[in-house]
Amino acid sequence: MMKYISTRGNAPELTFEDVLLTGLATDGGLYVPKEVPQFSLAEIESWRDLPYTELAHKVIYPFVEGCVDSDALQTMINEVYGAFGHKAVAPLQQLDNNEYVLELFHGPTLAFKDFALQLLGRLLDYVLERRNEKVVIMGATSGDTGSAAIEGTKACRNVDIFILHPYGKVSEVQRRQMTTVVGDNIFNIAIKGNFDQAQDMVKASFGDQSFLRGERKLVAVNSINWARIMSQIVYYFYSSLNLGGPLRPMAYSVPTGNFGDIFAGYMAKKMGLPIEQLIIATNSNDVLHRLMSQNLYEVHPLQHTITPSMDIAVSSNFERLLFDLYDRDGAALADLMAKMNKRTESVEVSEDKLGKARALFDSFAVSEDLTVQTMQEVYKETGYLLDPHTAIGVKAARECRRNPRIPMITLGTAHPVKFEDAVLRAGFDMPKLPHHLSDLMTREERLEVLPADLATVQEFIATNTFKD
Ligand SMILES: Cc1ncc(COP(=O)(O)O)c(C=O)c1O
Ligand SMILES: N[C@@H](CCOP(=O)(O)O)C(=O)O
Repeated sequence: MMKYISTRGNAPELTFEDVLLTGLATDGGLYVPKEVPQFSLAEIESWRDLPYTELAHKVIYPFVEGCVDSDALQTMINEVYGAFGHKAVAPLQQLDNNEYVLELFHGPTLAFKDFALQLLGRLLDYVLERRNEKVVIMGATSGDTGSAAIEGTKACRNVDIFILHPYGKVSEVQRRQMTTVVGDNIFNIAIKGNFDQAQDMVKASFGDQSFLRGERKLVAVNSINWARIMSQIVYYFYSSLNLGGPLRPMAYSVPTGNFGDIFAGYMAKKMGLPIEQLIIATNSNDVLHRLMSQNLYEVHPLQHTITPSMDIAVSSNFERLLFDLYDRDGAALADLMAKMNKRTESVEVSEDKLGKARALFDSFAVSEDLTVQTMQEVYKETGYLLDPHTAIGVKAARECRRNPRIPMITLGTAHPVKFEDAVLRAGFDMPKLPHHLSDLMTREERLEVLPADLATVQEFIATNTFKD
């Protein structure tokens, strides 16, 4: 059975089931698999003709084995991805010779988050029914995680879900996708602050859950929850196999905020998939690009951009990569994270450790003007409208590509219909919302606006959790 350990080395080892029901480890770290499942090239190659659903089972099962029955997992996967709006689930769109976009926006909320959060909802139901437990989900969103989490768990009988988003700083479609979902167990909190403050409140609440009076546990839907990363690994395998992998390597460019999606690519490589290059593509909230290029970790004030989902200054999952760069030395990492989490001074990572990251990762930061220009450029070349986050990925791919003979795949993380400001600024008409969302703009909204104050937010959660 797979065991999970904390990146800071001072928390109990857990099974998948407990990791699913946990946010942060008790030492403040993030859980990662103790041993990474390995697949040989021959085994990966034998999966070449599998549909997405069967491939997903091959990749995910080793992470859940012993906790989730194999047939039950396949049933959940079939239900989740069978309901996506494209039969291929994650189709590739070709832009140029050896240049592709992997469309990850055919799920119900039109962003890549559906891949993991639809499955996470099913897994929670499965585990909570068996344990006869109720939990409280608390999550922070810069726009996409929130709606995908609500959509993925709205039918779960044993959860109340509280999603914090930064007031006025997500797009209208994103906000409405969260605030118009009807359900007594769904609560949207717009905090008067930014995403980092929301994420900090979520992490602080995981650290001290006494506001829930010991009666309920908190569960995470952000990518601090390993179940998120696990499901996102699958599409790296799927896209590679569709383009001749694993017999030829691939390169990926990943629009990055919390470093979850690109960490999933790094995991795919560790599991045996030949990946030659991973590109960290950021907007002007570019802490990771500055770290990679200048070896200086310095948190700057958060900027509000036309790519709101990537408006993140403190990138949670980078800790999982640092854990590997520090040879899985939890104590060393705990020291480093203590410095980084102060956020008031710059921190240097040892050149030797960063050198290991630079062998695989490149990075590029894309301004708003360049984002818009890339949307225009790609449309002119191909007639294909990119969402602005994906445009950041495409621009970074074009700037950082190491070898044009290797297919370069940019993760298409969202549908452009979610981002009116960017689409209009680039001079395009807004695409139509898909049928299931066609009345989104007239549905009734429900949300609570609160100050960015931990005690107030926790009081709101406790009151609404125990109201009956
Ligand atoms: C559309 C979109 N693109 C990119 C990202 C960045 O992904 P990650 O936070 O996993 O780096 C997000 C949010 O996380 C997103 O919603
Ligand atoms: N971009 C995300 C922010 C949260 O990131 P997560 O992947 O850790 O959930 C969003 O759109 O909410």
